[in-house]
Amino acid sequence: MIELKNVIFSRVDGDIKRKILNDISLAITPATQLALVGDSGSGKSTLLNLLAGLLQPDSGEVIVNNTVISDLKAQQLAYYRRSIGIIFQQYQLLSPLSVKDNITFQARLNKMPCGEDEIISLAERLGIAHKLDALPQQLSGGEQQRVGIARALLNRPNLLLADEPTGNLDTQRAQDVLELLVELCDERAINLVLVTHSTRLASQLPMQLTLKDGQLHG
Ligand SMILES: Nc1ncnc2c1ncn2[C@@H]1O[C@H](COP(=O)(O)OP(=O)(O)OP(=O)(O)O)[C@@H](O)[C@H]1O
Repeated sequence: MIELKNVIFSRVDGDIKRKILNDISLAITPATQLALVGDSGSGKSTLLNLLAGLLQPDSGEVIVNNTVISDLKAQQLAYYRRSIGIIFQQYQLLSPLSVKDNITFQARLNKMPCGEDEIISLAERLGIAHKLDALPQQLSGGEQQRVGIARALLNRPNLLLADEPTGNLDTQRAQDVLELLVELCDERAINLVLVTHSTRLASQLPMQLTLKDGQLHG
């Protein structure tokens, strides 16, 4: 369960303090998949970063699976972030490591058991099994994005935050990656919060919310 209670978040712009998120409350039930849309600058990434514990609200609470993450100290936040899945538009793969080592990186950090069978079966689902020994720079954009998805999923998160995860891909590849992401989260009962500019992609998730003028609209 993800909850935002009266969250206010401001940025200082010159002399002006501007409320990016203005008293937002929201509850997302477990395993729900939510698409967050809105104009550029409307605060989508800000909201995602609050859920990732990368930003703290001015006031209000951000609660993820009964933990008030907006109250956590830096060290606790670091552990929290390791427990969830985060996928960004930039793939953020480690270039000296093979695809396989990239995929297992976060799970190993968390001492999460991940057997060879599980790695291979996930890589096969994502169409990157033949690239496990390659380096990230030897992969296409779509393949690198799927490595990022595999890395996040192997860590068995119950929350996956995805910020424009298909933003670098062409329309067909974006569609393919999104379908796969939705399917894999569905099978694993993962809460997915996906930020996208594309209302077309957003419409493929069961729940959509739009950020406008600091408020969420259904
Ligand atoms: N580090 C920062 N310092 C100051 N202002 C910032 C910073 N990051 C973002 N902003 C401002 O906060 C507002 C919300 O930004 P945010 O990145 O959340 O929007 P977004 O909806 O994700 O935009 P986009 O769709 O263009 O990625 C914007 O007006 C942006 O200029």
